[in-house]
Amino acid sequence: MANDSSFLFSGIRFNRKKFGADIARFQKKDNDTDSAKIWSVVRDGSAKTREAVEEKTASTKKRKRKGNSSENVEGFNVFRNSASVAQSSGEVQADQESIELSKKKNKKEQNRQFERDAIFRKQHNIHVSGYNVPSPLQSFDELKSRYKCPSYLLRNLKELGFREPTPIQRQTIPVLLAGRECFACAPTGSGKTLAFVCPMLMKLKDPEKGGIRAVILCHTRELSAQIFRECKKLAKRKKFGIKLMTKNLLRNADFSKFPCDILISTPLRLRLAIKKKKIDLSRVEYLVLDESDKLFEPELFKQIDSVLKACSNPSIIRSLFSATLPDFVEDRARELMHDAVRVIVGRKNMASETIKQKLIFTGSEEGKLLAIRQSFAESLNPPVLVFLQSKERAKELYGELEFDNIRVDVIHSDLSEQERGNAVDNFRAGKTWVLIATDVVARGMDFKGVNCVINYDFPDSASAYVHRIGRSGRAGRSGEAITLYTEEDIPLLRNVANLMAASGCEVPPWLMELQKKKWKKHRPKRDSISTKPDL
Ligand SMILES: Nc1ncnc2c1ncn2[C@@H]1O[C@H](COP(=O)(O)OP(=O)(O)OP(=O)(O)O)[C@@H](O)[C@H]1O
Repeated sequence: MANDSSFLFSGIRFNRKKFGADIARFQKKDNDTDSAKIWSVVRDGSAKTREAVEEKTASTKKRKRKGNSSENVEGFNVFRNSASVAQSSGEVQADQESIELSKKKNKKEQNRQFERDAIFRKQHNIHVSGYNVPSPLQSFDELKSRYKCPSYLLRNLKELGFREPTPIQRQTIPVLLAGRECFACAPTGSGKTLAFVCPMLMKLKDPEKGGIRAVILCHTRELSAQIFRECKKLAKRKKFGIKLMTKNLLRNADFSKFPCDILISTPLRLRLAIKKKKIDLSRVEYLVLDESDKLFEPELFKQIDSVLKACSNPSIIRSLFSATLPDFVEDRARELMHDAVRVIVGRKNMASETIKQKLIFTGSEEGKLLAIRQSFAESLNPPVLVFLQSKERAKELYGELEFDNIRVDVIHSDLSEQERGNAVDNFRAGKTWVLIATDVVARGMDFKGVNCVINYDFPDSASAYVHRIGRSGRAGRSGEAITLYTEEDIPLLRNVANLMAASGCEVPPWLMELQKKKWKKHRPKRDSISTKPDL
C-alpha cells in the first residue's frame, strides 16, 4: 500500500522527513479495514464518491501525463482520506438519509402549496391545465418578493391605479415569468394586455441594442396602437425601444439601425417587412398573439405563419390571449407550443358578467331606426358604441343620425388611417358621444366607460357578440348591451339567449325553447337604412 499510487491519494505532497514518526505510526494502519472501507465505499457505488473518484482519476492521469513529481503519501492520507472517506461514507449515508428526509418534507410542503393554489384558483375562478403550473400571484407586491420586479414597474403599476392583479394576471404572469408558453382565455375587459406586457418587461430586464426581442401581434391597427400606448405607460422611466409598426415605419425604417426591444404590429405589416427582408426576428424571445382566435382565422393565418417561421429563436416563449378560444385554436396552439399551460378564467367564450344584455325585436329595418332614435331620446347615456355588419350600412346610419343633434361619428375600413385614428381619439376624449362602427373596433379596443353597446345589426358569430358587447362593462365596471333583431335573425336568437343566460342575464323562457342553430357567418341582405329618396 505504501507505494500504491492509488488515484485517491495522488498528487498530495508530504514532507516525509518532518513527519516520519507520524508515518510510521500510521503505516501499520494501512492494512486494516480503512482501505477496505475505501474500496467498499467506492464499490458501493455512491454516485457522489464515484464521481469524485473518477474526477480524481482524470486529474491524476492529467498530472501524471505532465510528469508531476509529487510523491503519494499513503499513511497520512489514508488516515485523513480514510477518515475523510469513512467520513464521506458516513456523510453519504447521512446525505442519503437527509436527502430522503428533505424529499419527504418537500413533498409534504409541495402538496400543501398545491392545495393552497387550488383553493385560491377556485376563489378567483381560474382554471389551469398543464405540467407543474406555477402558483398564482397573491398580489402585485409578490412580483417584488417572488420575482424581484424592478421598482420602476411597481411604481408604474401603482401610478396607473392597478391595486390588485386581475384573475388572468394572477395566473399568466407567473406562468410567463417561469418561461412557459401559454394560451389564455378570460372575459373581455379583464386585463389581458397587462397580463402579457408586465412579464415581458420583467424578462427583458433592460434595453438592448441587439435586435428585436419581443413581438406583439394583433389584428387591427387601432388595437396595435392601443397596446403600444399601454406598453409605453408600463415601461415609463425605462428606455426600452418600443415601436409600433406604422405604414411609415414599414416603408422607411431600417430596423438594423435603431434600437427596438418590443415591436407591436398587425400580421400584414410584419409579414411585408419580413418579405422585404427589412427585419430580423431571429432573436425574438417573446411572441404574443393577442385576440389570437381572430389571428388564426383563415384570412389572417397565412400572415401569422410567416411571422412564426421568422421567429426562429429555439427558446422563444409564445403566448395566445383572447376572450374567446374556439377548440380549433386550442388544437393549433397545442401543435405550435411546447409544454404549454392553458389558463381559463370563468368559462371559455363567455360574455362578461358585468354587462346587462337585452334583445329587442324591431320587426323591420325602419323599426330599427325608430328604436334607436327612441332609445337615444329616452335615455342616451354616452359614450355609446353602435355596431353594424358592413361599412355601407355604417355610413347609411351615420347619414341618418348626423343631424339628430347628438355628437355622432363613424369608423370603418374605408377611412384613412388618420381619419380612423381621429374617430377613436374623439370617442376616447368624449367629443363623440355615439360612435357608429363596423367590427373593426369590435375586439380589444379599450374605450374607458362605454355605457352601452348597441348591436344595430345582429352579430355574425358568437365570438363577435361576446367581443362587441365587451366594449362595455370593462375593468369590473357595469355595462349594457342591446341587440336589435328582425325576422332574418330569429333562427339565431337562441344562440344569443344561451350566451346571455351563461353570463347571468335574465332570459325569457320562450327564448330558451327556440331551436339552436349552428352559427355560420350571419350577414343577411338587409333593406337599406337610408330614408333619403334616391336622387
Ligand atoms: N389589475 C388591474 N386593476 C384595475 N384595472 C386594470 C387592471 N389591469 C388592467 N386594467 C384595466 O382594465 C381595462 C381592460 O384591460 P384590457 O384592455 O387589457 O382588457 P382585455 O382583457 O384585453 O379586454 P379585451 O378582451 O376586450 O381585449 C383597461 O382599462 C386596463 O387599464
